[in-house]
Amino acid sequence: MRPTPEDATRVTCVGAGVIGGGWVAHFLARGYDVTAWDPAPDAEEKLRRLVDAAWPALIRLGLADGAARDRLTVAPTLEDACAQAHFVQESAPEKLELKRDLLARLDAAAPEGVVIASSTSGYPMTEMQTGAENPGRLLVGHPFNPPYLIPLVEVVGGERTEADAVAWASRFYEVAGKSVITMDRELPGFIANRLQEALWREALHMVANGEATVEEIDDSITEGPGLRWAFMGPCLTFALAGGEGGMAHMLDHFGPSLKSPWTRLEAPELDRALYDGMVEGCERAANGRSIADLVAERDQGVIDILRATGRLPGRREERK
Ligand SMILES: NC(=O)C1=CN([C@@H]2O[C@H](COP(=O)(O)OP(=O)(O)OC[C@H]3O[C@@H](n4cnc5c(N)ncnc54)[C@H](O)[C@@H]3O)[C@@H](O)[C@H]2O)C=CC1
Ligand SMILES: C[N+](C)(C)CC(=O)CC(=O)[O-]
Repeated sequence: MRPTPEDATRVTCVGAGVIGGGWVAHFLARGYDVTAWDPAPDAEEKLRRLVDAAWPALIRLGLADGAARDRLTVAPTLEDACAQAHFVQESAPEKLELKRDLLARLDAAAPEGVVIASSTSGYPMTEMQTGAENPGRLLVGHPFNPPYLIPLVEVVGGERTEADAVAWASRFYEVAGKSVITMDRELPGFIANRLQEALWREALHMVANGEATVEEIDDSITEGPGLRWAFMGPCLTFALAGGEGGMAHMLDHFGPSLKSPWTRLEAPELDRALYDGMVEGCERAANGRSIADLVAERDQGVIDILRATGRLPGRREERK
């Protein structure tokens, strides 16, 4: 049976890569018992390495009472992983058929009524819930990397998802310390990834055409708009571009620029040259720092920003 969001204490994470592992670290830090399952032979070793790497940042953020890494169990089968779950988070590879089959298996394995969320970056749940016996409890809970530090989760159901399941998941994520946007309709890419993708496509066009380097693109955000976006979104930020006249003056003043050819939203062809250009550009930008170095740097940066802007994730609410 589905517990109340406040009473849920046992989370199952299926798929334990970058995002599944990040979810595991988040739920452990918020004081949950976590069971993970992943079919890869080296999955447990990699998962524990990810959690260990994240833990110092989570300590700096503040752990919930009772939070401990030894509350993680890695189950031998998907069925074992789901047997006692109060909530299931699926984070398997972004392949539609795989997600469909996996969600149907999770639905067959999880206790009656328990909500099952997919971390998908963009598939609508309507397209993923087709094989499940009980599609009403399947929904999207889209996180941001790393889920143990970035607060946002976008929650949205599919055509056959029950409204109660969406409400349950939104409340559950809030209790678990996340910041939730509950969408009332499906949109490929949800909200944030549609925005990110627009920027990303333009960045790829600029690299493909030799118009800007990877380093210039990254600096243009971190030394520019990215500083504002950490605490004020693009709409309010641009309202300030209108001075005392706010958004109305901004639109009067800069509205005509919308007709200028500033963006090319169709994605560029990801051919070998662009692929290699992006990989080599990122290696240059890393300037000798390993992926582990960059993860540690990113984690510290996110914590500093959350602290500086008064938005440390809330500690888990007391259970009744
Ligand atoms: N990487 C990112 O920045 C983000 C990814 N996502 C979404 O999260 C999901 C997972 O992506 P990543 O963690 O990046 O991928 P990943 O490749 O790092 O991890 C995927 C994991 O799933 C496991 N796996 C393979 N087949 C499986 C199966 N049949 N059942 C269960 N697990 C299986 C793999 O062994 C691997 O450990 C995707 O849906 C992706 O779109 C969402 C937000 C951000
Ligand atoms: C790259 N990505 C599309 C998988 C990213 C996301 O889905 C969200 C994020 O972490 O930015």
